[in-house]
Amino acid sequence: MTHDVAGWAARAAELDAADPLAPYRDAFISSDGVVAYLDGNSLGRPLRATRDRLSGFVDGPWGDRLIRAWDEEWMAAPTELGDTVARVCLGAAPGQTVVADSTTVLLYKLVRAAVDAQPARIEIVVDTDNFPTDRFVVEGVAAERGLELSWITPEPHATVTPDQVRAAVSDRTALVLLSHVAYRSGQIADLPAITEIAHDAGALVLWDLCHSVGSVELALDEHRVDLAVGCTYKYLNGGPGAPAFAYLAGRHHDRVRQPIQGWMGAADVFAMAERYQPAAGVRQLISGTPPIVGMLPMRDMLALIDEVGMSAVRRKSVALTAFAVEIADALLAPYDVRLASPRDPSVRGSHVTLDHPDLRQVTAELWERGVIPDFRPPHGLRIGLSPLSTSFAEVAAGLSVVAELLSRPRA
Ligand SMILES: Cc1ncc(COP(=O)(O)O)c(C=O)c1O
Ligand SMILES: Nc1c(O)cccc1C(=O)C[C@H](N)C(=O)O
Repeated sequence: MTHDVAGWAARAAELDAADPLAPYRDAFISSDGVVAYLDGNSLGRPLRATRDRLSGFVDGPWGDRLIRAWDEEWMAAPTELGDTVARVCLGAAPGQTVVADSTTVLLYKLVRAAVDAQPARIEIVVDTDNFPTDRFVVEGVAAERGLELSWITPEPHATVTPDQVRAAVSDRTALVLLSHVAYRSGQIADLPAITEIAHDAGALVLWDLCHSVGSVELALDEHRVDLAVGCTYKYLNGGPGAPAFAYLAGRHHDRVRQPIQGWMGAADVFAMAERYQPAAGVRQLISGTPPIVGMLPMRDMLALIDEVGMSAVRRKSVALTAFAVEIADALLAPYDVRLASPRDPSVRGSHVTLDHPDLRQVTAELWERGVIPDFRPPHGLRIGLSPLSTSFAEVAAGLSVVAELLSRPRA
């Protein structure tokens, strides 16, 4: 089979030339020997500005201001940065978002807070294809609080539907926990409809936004989302282990109590009080000393997204995933590779998953060739397309190598 590699490269060059966001790619640090970075949905590239921000932090607030910087800026950082994430990416008013801890820890705090607020309700609804940490956290909370788990099983290569949620929820349900963009298929769940269905049953909803934030537009306040979490090292380019964010709708602030009571989330931090009194508002979600250094890189990406606007980011994301699907249809379908993501761009996030039994082995070879997607069992090659840092040329180059590797006789 001949692969029209030159033809796809030429199309990609045209698309890059016409892309209004193309100049922003230079804002990111390039990596030697990387032909195509297709894993921004696991770890976003660093921005050049982050280099200066990190070294400036050592000489500035840390080295120069020392402990005084806690009063001057660091105490406020979790909620100030949370408000920025909320404004730029979440469609949420200030005062409802904090940056702290990992996604897993924030998930735990919010799941516990939500179920403890409704002691008469004895069940958490969750789906079998959710990310492991989400399933593991609710498994743990259910054991800890004597709750039941009600599992929804999505169709293969799809996410949970409103009808499935309608069938699952009842007056027993305390909480529905779902991912907005599914980590395998990249399918976008119908957040407005599902949130409303859960509310009609009197349940709260917690959305995991790890694969949405910074790539898909969100309107948490408008859709009356109760709780949400998300990581910042994917499309917010916060770096490995960057702290996550949690959103807790203002109407719930006086109703919930999170379980990890620490001094930094207390009403008066330096009162050194005998008993814990939670801080007012969303600050109550904080437990220990916030990871200030880890909050630095995401500030550069948030500034960039703020400049470009989430709707332009989403337009580029759709164009990139559509191009990947087009190339996969032309170059990879002949090898029986099937698309395991939606064809309809309106329900597709910023990654495209391709399914074939040989793709685990192919992924290892791709990495050796400088083409870097990731692989999720059983056979999913995930092509993550980070809108501001990925070029159409990278998509064409990367998928051309996949086609070349699949075309070789396999042992
Ligand atoms: C949907 C989802 N939830 C949670 C996580 C991760 O949680 P943590 O940031 O605690 O590692 C990921 C990715 O790692 C994810 O894709
Ligand atoms: N968080 C990750 C990590 O610490 C190491 C490697 C990968 C990751 C990821 O982000 C995985 C990703 N959330 C996924 O969707 O599979």
